[in-house]
Amino acid sequence: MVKKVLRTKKIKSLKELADNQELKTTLEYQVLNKLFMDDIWKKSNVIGTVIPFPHEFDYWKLIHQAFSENKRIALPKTYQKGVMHFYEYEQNDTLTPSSFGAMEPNEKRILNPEEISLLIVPGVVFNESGFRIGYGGGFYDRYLESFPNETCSLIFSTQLDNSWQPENHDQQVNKLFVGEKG
Ligand SMILES: Nc1nc2c(c(=O)[nH]1)N(C=O)[C@@H](CNc1ccc(C(=O)N[C@@H](CCC(=O)O)C(=O)O)cc1)CN2
Ligand SMILES: Nc1ncnc2c1ncn2[C@@H]1O[C@H](COP(=O)(O)OP(=O)(O)OP(=O)(O)O)[C@@H](O)[C@H]1O
Repeated sequence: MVKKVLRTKKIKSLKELADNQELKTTLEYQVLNKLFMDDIWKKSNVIGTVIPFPHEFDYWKLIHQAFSENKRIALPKTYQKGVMHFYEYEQNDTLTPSSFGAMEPNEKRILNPEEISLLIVPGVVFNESGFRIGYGGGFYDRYLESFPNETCSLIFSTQLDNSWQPENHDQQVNKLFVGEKG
């Protein structure tokens, strides 16, 4: 299936899952328990993530856990031409909506890629090798090209699909943590 059709189909599945908050929350804790037990979480002091849209994985749960373990949080701010930089987000900092609607941090303290120990990469569709389809901005494909540290994604099994062919510019994440109905 072509990327655009798959993206639309999987955004619809995510929105349907979000209509069942009880199930969504159960699956999120299933995923987070696996992540928090993993060495890639334990050894990472600076975690790159995003502020979620309602249909996305609730990254707030992870942000709260990170602060409770004295880890630092980096959030992206997007610019023109697919460029994105990460800035430090501290508890209670003000967030500002981008034109795309994603909440973004202030630009007080930039964190360069090498300062981010673990990047939690959002996305809509994933194949089992960790290749991903996002919202079509190409932001993470560009950022991951030269990102030197650990990467992973937190996903629901409904987002998995192996029927598409990754393109040359598509980037893989190192590890997938998948929540699935038991
Ligand atoms: N919560 C959250 N924040 C995030 C992301 C995300 O996936 N989730 N992003 C993950 O990357 C970045 C924002 N991603 C964006 C992706 C596309 C467009 C955009 O302008 N899209 C065009 C359509 C492009 C196309 O279909 O060809 C548009 O909406 O007009 C903007 C931002 C950073 N913040
Ligand atoms: N490394 C790159 N260099 C130049 N252009 C790129 C690169 N990566 C992606 N692009 C371009 O960006 C556009 C969007 O790519 P794609 O559809 O793969 O994004 P996506 O993975 O859905 O989005 P994102 O990475 O923001 O989540 C495409 O036109 C693609 O050619």
